[in-house]
Amino acid sequence: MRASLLQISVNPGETVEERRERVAALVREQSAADLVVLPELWPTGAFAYDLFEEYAEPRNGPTFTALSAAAAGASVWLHGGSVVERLPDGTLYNTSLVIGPDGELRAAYRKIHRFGFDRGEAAMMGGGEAVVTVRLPETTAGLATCYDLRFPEQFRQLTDAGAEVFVLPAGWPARRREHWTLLSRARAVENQAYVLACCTAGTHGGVEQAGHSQIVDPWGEVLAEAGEGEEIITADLDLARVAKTRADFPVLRDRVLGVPGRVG
Ligand SMILES: NC(=O)CCC(=O)C(=O)O
Repeated sequence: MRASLLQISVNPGETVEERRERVAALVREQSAADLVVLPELWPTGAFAYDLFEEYAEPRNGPTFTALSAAAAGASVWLHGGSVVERLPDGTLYNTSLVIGPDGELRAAYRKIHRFGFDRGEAAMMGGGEAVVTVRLPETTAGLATCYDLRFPEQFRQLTDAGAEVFVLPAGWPARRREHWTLLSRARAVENQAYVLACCTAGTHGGVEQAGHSQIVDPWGEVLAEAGEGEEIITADLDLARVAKTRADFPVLRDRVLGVPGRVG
């Protein structure tokens, strides 16, 4: 499975409408990929809180419409990063949309762990309540978003639900870049799974972004890593390596805590 991560630059000099059009055109060019991944909240920027209300949309809103046509045009699976989703009652969520090569919505995931310590996203948005996996043609992907990366129990639940690949859109600040790259590798190693970690570049809401999107294999090796600017990284995932790594070095089999019939 060929995965391409689009590390989109999100800056205030470009309007949301312009960026939407530009990103949809970029997705259309990725027909050589099987799976294309976008970052967290790329239409507005994850830290541009002042834009959240104005650009909140329903699941079938303008971002989905543009991405659905682009995915179908390129005939690729598309993890559309995330959008600010607004429910009819006004509640906002940070919601990831996964679209099939036919342009249909195949999965939606509402970010469970909201960032901001009672401010920003944590104050403005509701939190998701369900872990979500999605069946891709050759594998099962587990969905998580940015700050979720700091909560290993979510990734373990996704592993238990069959995930072999974690897809992780993010808007992670440059200030904590080492945490971003380290934790992405840690989640790969501890779950013996691929990690597709796709961050934004640029500066929005006054927060410089980390970039350094990565594709990490189940042994923790980095197959591709972006720099700091807008960039596309691609790698071919050998999905048989997940089962092989888990069989050759069967750490998951030795779990004790949280396993029915064992301690904890
Ligand atoms: N958008 C986010 O979730 C940011 C997370 C972050 O800055 C951190 O975990 O550090």
